[in-house]
Amino acid sequence: MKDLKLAGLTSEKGTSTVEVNGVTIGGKEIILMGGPCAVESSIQMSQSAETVKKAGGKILRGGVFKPRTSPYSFQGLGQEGLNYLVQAAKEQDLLCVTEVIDAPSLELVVEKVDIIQIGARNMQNFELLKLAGKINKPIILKRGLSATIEEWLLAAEYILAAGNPQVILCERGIRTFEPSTRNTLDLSAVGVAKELSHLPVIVDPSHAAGRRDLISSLSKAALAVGADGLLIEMHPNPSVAVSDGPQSLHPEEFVQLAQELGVVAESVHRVFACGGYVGEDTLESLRTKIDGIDQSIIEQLAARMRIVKKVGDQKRLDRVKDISREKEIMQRLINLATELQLPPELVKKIYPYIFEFGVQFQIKNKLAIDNELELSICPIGGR
Ligand SMILES: O=C(O)C(=O)C[C@]1(C(=O)O)C=C[C@@H](O)C=C1
Repeated sequence: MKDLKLAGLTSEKGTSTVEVNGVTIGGKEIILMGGPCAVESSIQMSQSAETVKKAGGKILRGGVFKPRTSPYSFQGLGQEGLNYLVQAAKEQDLLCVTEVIDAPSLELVVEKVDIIQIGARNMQNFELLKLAGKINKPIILKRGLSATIEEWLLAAEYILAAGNPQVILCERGIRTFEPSTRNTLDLSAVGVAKELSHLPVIVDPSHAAGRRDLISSLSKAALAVGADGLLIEMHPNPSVAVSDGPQSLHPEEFVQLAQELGVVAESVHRVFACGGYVGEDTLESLRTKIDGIDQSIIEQLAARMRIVKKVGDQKRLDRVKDISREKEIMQRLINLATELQLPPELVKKIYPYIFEFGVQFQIKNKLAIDNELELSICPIGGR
């Protein structure tokens, strides 16, 4: 697909993950996010956070700026709601996500929440996308109500092109001729987006269905088609919710669903750590966990190597190896390993290889640059 210069999937880059304060989105683990549509009160958020935690969720959601279809509908509690959201997440050691609708709301929330959401209605608000590209926080980008997959990915490209690599795509249902559900959950979009892009993809079954009775099955289907996470609306008392009550799960339904997700996750070689299911440490589930950890080790090593390359660009060829820096790193990591009850010998064995490959990489890179320079100054067959 044309113009997906940064969002497009290439064989060298492979799929990417978004790491945020200890949570990896797009890795082996399925990430559950839940909470009410709108933040209404401190107690509502505390109860929601408690349920998300109990279900094994990692991220608390709650809208404080609500782009509503009608100007007379509740528009959100703004700053006051933000405090309730952040406080409730903190109480349960969860991360939090909220939607922004314009530059002022982005500025208000950016330092307070862990993830920022750009909603379906703003998916093609290009100025907002560019602003989101300038910040250092992951962005959940929902698919627009009537957006094609190409338009959705190009919207992500705006954020990436402006400098923010941390984009998570979210399929939330599209408008079709079918009136039985609020929108039509386009589950095939998960596979298509993953075929075209390296970005993680999550699913919001709540806005798609608009009805709580379908949320459980749609969530499981989403995992089966490869979603990396779920964003589900849940309210301590949906019958009094100021918005989206009919599609919000009751707390016990949310926990019940979470208990059932582990089996589905495992069937597609993923893991979901809900209180109920992970208790069973089967060989398969333990190996799946190891696979997830191995994947992030290699991803982190690749990221380290990219930085080592940049460091090399700043050094002279005869000063690439820096023994005192290596000793300093080694000592720090030996202390850390001891603290984490990992044999320090492991660090002592592995790190010399990491340094050595880094040094060789830097030297090769410098020599290649010198060669190119020489060729451009004195082209073969030139003078
Ligand atoms: O810090 C540097 O100078 C680097 O080049 C990075 C690095 C490393 O891998 O951490 C690599 C080689 C040096 O010998 C020391 C450290």
